[in-house]
Amino acid sequence: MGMDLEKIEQAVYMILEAIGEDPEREGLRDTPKRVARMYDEVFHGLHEDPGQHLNVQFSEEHEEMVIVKDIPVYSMCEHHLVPFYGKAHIAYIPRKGKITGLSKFARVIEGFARRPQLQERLTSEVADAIMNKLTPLGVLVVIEAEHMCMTMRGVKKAGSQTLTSAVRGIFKTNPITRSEAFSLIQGHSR
Ligand SMILES: Nc1nc2c(ncn2[C@@H]2O[C@H](COP(=O)(O)OP(=O)(O)OP(=O)(O)O)[C@@H](O)[C@H]2O)c(=O)[nH]1
Ligand SMILES: [Zn+2]
Repeated sequence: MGMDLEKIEQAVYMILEAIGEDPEREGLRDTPKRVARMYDEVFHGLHEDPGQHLNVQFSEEHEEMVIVKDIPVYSMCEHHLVPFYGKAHIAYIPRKGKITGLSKFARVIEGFARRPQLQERLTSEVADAIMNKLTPLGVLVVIEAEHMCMTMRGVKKAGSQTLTSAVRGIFKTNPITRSEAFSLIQGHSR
């Protein structure tokens, strides 16, 4: 099952009409097509299994914390279909040296971010995919993001940041390990 680009085009055409625009004027003539292509891109994650990127695994004797931080995230708020965007940070402790390529974490995030999303769900889905595929001792995912539905409309609180975290395994049971990860993530961000 793929994306119905023609249906998106028709819908965008109707929205333009409904807001009182003329969809046939020169500047708007290709807009329904452009928006359809854009949705195909930004919602592409609906048609993939992001966890599959973690099937690439290799072995390295390392049972210490690995942190990949400041990964750019762009997603679409499912309430208003406007972007929220920011940074993700991932910490994990491999079990028996089962590790993956560092870029794969960014690919997993992208797969879950390219959907109509909630920041909380995005954070949990990334953590759960890493737990399921790599079975690490633990994983911690932090996402900090600005929601355009809160800045350009509604309450209009520009610059407000939402922080979410998902904590699994040893990061849940061991407060020292958890605070070590949090301080490493916060220490150098921004
Ligand atoms: N928990 C959570 N809420 C979100 C997220 N993205 C947007 N929201 C919020 O979803 C809520 C939707 O509230 P509604 O009252 O149904 O919609 P609304 O009338 O447009 O709300 P306002 O934004 O307050 O004008 C808003 O408070 C948004 O700020 C998210 O990722 N997580
Ligand atoms: Zn919203």
